[in-house]
Amino acid sequence: MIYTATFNPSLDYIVQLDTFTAGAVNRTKHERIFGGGKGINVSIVLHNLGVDSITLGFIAGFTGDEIERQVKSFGCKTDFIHLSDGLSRINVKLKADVESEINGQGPEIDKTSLKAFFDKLNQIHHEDVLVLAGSIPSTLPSDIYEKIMEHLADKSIKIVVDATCNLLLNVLKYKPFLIKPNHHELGEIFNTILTTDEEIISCAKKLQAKGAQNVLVSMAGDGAILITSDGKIYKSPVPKGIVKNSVGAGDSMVAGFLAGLLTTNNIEKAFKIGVATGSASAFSEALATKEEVMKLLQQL
Ligand SMILES: Nc1ncnc2c1ncn2[C@@H]1O[C@H](COP(=O)(O)OP(=O)(O)OP(=O)(O)O)[C@@H](O)[C@H]1O
Ligand SMILES: O=P(O)(O)OC[C@@]1(O)O[C@H](CO)[C@@H](O)[C@@H]1O
Repeated sequence: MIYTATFNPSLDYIVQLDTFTAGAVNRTKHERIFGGGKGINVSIVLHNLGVDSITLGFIAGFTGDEIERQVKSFGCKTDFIHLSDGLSRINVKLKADVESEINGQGPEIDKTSLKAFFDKLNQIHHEDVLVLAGSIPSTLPSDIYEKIMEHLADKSIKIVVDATCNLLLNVLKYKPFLIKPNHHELGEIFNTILTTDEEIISCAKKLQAKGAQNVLVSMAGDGAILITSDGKIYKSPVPKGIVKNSVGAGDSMVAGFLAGLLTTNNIEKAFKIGVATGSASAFSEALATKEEVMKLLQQL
């Protein structure tokens, strides 16, 4: 079974404007609202690709109820912890001449709820996959992903981590099966801006030296690079298409990669399915469907 964990789910309020002027009243051209958060997006896309998963995490208030309703309406299995206080966040994604995002803090996670989450982790067994994805509310310590991996260290579970900075760096010693930074996040870790493939590969290898098994670096419209645990390097461009909504493209890539690995047992094919799935989400208003992925895969 694949489990995804989203510590900080969100309602993504995606608004389109012709232009955005700070300090003025702006009117939208189009708006939509999707239940999201990185792990949840991974679960929705896995479901679209015909792979079952269980969505773990914390939700709160009416926003949390709506997130859960939407996730279930896709047919995903959820096992969220309902916090008694606060509200799951609403993340604003502004699409005008440039794209801007305002991501919220999220509700406070109390000690009892955190303990309940760790209890749920005990259902994860040998050969299962756990995806830890996204930010954590600021009230939690930044070693929480590390604590989870420590808790699961004696079971051979494949753990995928899609997180930034310390949240990611802290887990490397537990040898995650896959990490998926984008090239900006990878650069941030090393206090630099990465411009060439050589620079990206060199930084990705440094994260491998710290423990990551496979490193998948996404580069938005420039495609992706995968460095595998046996030292192979794959690069892929993206298929052609028109970008409609790139929110969740990275999560879709993770879902495509995992679904691909499960169905083909071939890491190069899984990589291509990951790229096609990321692009299929970027080229659609909502998250990728299997049909969209299969069509784009033919181009790679
Ligand atoms: N503009 C684009 N054109 C084509 N494909 C894209 C585009 N943007 C993203 N993708 C696809 O999605 C993958 C992941 O994108 P990206 O690098 O933006 O991830 P990310 O930063 O983790 O995204 P997010 O946080 O929004 O989920 C890319 O490798 C590519 O396959
Ligand atoms: O604030 P985080 O947890 O880093 O990212 C949250 C988020 O931007 O990630 C998803 C896209 O990847 C969105 O559904 C969601 O709003």
